[in-house]
Amino acid sequence: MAAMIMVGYENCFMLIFLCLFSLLCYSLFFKKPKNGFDLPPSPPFIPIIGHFHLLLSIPTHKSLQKLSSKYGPLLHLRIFNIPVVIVSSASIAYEIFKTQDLNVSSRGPTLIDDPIFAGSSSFISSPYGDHWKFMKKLLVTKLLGPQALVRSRQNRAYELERFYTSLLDKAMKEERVEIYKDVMNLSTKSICKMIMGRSCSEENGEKEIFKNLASDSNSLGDKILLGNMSRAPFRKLLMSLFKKERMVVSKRFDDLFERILVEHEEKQQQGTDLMDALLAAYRDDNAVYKITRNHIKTLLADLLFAAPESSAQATQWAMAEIINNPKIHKRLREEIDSVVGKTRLIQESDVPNLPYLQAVVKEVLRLHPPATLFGRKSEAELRIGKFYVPEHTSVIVNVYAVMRDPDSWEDPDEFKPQRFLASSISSSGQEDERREQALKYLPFGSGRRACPGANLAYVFLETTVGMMVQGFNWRINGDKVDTEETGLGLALTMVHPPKFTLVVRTLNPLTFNL
Ligand code: HEM
Repeated sequence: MAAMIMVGYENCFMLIFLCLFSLLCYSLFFKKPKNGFDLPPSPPFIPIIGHFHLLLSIPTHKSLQKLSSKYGPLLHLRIFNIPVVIVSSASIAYEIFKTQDLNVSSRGPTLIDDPIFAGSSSFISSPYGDHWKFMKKLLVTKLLGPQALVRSRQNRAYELERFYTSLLDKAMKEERVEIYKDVMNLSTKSICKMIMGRSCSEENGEKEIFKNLASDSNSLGDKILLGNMSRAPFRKLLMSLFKKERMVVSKRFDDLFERILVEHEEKQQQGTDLMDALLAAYRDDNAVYKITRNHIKTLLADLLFAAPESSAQATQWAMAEIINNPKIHKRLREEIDSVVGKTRLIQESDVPNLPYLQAVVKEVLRLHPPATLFGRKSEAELRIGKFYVPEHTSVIVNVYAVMRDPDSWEDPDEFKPQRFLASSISSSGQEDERREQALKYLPFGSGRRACPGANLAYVFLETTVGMMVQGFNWRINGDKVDTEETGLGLALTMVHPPKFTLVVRTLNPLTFNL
């Protein structure tokens, strides 16, 4: 027992010594003012791991929000050896994206970059440069720009109708509905069809392959994140421990996408979808920018694994808020009934005439942003107010905190769609004022690297939520949906995803628009 106490004291002295030593190093090396500018404030840290422990407190976005309310909206942290700056207010986000967007237009090596696993050729993590510009142009013209979205409307309408039919079926059989799972399936099928003209989910057992790969790569992503955040010798060790797993998951990705590519190549007839354009660019020896097969595969992985997840989470949050707020539910349903009627299913061309539905979706993304944090890298030193951020620092925007910033939003924690109705938004004001207003709403990020899928996400959410409200009454056990949040890292998820039973609203099924 005495020996144990002795060891305890020794450890204690050692810890105190390390803390004081680290504090000294910190004030000597990191806290030095530069040309009158200081580094942003930093909370106390632990030797070696720095502020890593602060990120482990779940949900991450909330613990960072709490820190920023104590230390300020611009924080400087050190995660092991990686310097990170956290932005938590609308005014700081405005300062960065208004004048310094180009300097934060790369993500740099993201924390889950791994040459074996995702490869360094992923579009999302590629630096701002020729590769990114070439792929972005293809993405906009072939998949996500306004004209491309009009061309692919029929595909989405077809999948929405099939989804409606499957919900009808579940209602008849009194089967429970888990919105997240069902909508994940719907959005994967829709995006697949838009990219390559067919649904990935149903053919060749791909539905299961996609599901398993998504969950395996999520858990591997966490391990790679841990490895990349560690100091050099530990990083090497951790990465070699996961090497086999990284190679196995990477091979499964490669096999899946190679099969999809070969199948598309064998189709013979040249189409106009994104996949055709990517394969044509790959085969073109005189292309302005030469892409590899691996570039195509990692882009497919970016689109097929990240996008459906965000849309499914957002739909689940939307239905939870609608069910928990009967007055909002009633107003939404009245709007849909009066514009669309009770006989045919809602379609994308109805959305411009449904301002309240649009406001509900916007408010869901404000209060429950599916991506709570997004990351960039400073390519040059940034000056923000009286602070400076050194070159090559990770800049993480806490979207969740920015969109609940009480200095920018009235009643920030309340679900109030009416704040997004035209009557509540001031249309007067200078250009600067309007940009400042836009930069407090960041569910899709901002600037050059903002989400190119925002328009698709809006129509997808508006029609899916619209159909669910138009077609069914949603019942749960208990009075309210439990909206307790969780999330490690980027994603905002529910601790208790609700299970609903459905009652069909109309006597006859709604007719289709095709
Ligand atoms: C509710 C749904 C969605 C949300 C909340 C969301 C959110 C985001 C956010 C916050 C970013 C980072 C932006 C930044 O750094 O400024 C992003 C990037 C991206 N998103 Fe989305 N997204 C959604 C749906 C989609 C869809 C449907 C697609 C495409 C099918 C898509 C494709 C992408 C791509 C390719 C990037 C990387 C852009 C780049 O690095 O240049 N997202 N998204």
